[in-house]
Amino acid sequence: MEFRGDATQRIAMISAHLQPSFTSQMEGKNTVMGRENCRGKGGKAGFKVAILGAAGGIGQSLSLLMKMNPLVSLLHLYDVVNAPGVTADVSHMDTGAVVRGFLGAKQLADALTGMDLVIIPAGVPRKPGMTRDDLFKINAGIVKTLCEGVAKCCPNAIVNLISNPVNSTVAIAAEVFKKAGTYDPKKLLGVTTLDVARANTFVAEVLGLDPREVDVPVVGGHAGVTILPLLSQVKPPSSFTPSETEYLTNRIQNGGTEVVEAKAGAGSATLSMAYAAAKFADACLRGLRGDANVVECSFVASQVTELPFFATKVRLGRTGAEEVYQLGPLNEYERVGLEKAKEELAGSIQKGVDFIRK
Ligand SMILES: NC(=O)c1ccc[n+]([C@@H]2O[C@H](COP(=O)([O-])OP(=O)(O)OC[C@H]3O[C@@H](n4cnc5c(N)ncnc54)[C@H](O)[C@@H]3O)[C@@H](O)[C@H]2O)c1
Ligand SMILES: O=C(O)C[C@H](O)C(=O)O
Repeated sequence: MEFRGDATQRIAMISAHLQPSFTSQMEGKNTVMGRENCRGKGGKAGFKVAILGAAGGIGQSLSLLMKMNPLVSLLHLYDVVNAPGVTADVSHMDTGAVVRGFLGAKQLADALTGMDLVIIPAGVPRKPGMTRDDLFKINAGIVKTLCEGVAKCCPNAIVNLISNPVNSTVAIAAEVFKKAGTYDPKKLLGVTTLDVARANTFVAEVLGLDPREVDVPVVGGHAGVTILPLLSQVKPPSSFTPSETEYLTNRIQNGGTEVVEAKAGAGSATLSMAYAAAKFADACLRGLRGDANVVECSFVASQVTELPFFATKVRLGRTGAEEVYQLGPLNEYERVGLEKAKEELAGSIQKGVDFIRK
């Protein structure tokens, strides 16, 4: 986006992009957010990204990280509380993205219109003793409402769904988009990147390697035994004793609970999740740009198993998840784990489907 013409034109163009309440506050004062003679920002080409739940534990850090991403030209921060504060704060970072804030249901449409990528961490987190499924009764409705907004205002956007329980909320989103007639399975991506980050970290610890040099495929879903690390496919090629395999699989499957218990009621993973979500969002944007060989794990519509959704490696391109990779060779431990994962996933997916269809 280029701001051209004389200063008045440029200010008018910037004003048109400010959140209505900001503009209304400035109406008649011929200033933009209290500044006079504000020269048009030399906007450059880039992608438009919205974060829904931007004032939350994940959302605030994710907003900061996305503001730093040079592929982002416009960043919309939406929440039902505190959006103006987070927006004002992040907007002072001297990086390229223009930041706008949107507060409450009345401004959801403005937050979403024109977006290329919508990242959704909106919803409540776990407390100790809870499962991710315990969040369903609150988060299902939140995800439904936000996805209805996506279907109406930016039906072609890629959606990165973080809100738990991901094993059900992705199915909810798919049903909402199907009802709206906008469903594109390549563009609905459940974010399981934190499981991969944990797997790389824990495996690197055992092998004595730099986690940046380790790549562990994690398939299935995002809860307990549905999280299945494929240690037999680790890069660099490595072998593990049975006890190492058991330790690593359990630790990766319970990584979320490890943080929930350590935070002792103050929530769940936020900082590592923001890191993982920003990494996955960057991959989506590089795919949209047309970069080759952009491959990440994600919980997507899939024919890899008999289930309608499953996490595997996917290749991200201009139209979203353009290729869903197969599981590859599994050892006996992983084959047993796969059956356990599918058994639990089937019920979680159906719970999400039923929430919309019934
Ligand atoms: N996929 C993953 O790997 C992963 C990792 C960590 C957390 N999570 C999930 O992410 C979600 C958010 O976690 P958190 O720690 O950031 O929680 P949080 O409570 O700190 O933040 C949630 C934010 O969502 C906002 N919100 C609530 N209802 C909303 C609505 N209708 N529209 C827009 N925003 C709304 C809240 O105001 C809040 O700012 C939880 O469901 C958590 O379980 C997923
Ligand atoms: O564990 C949680 O509740 C949050 C998230 O799903 C995680 O894996 O950290």
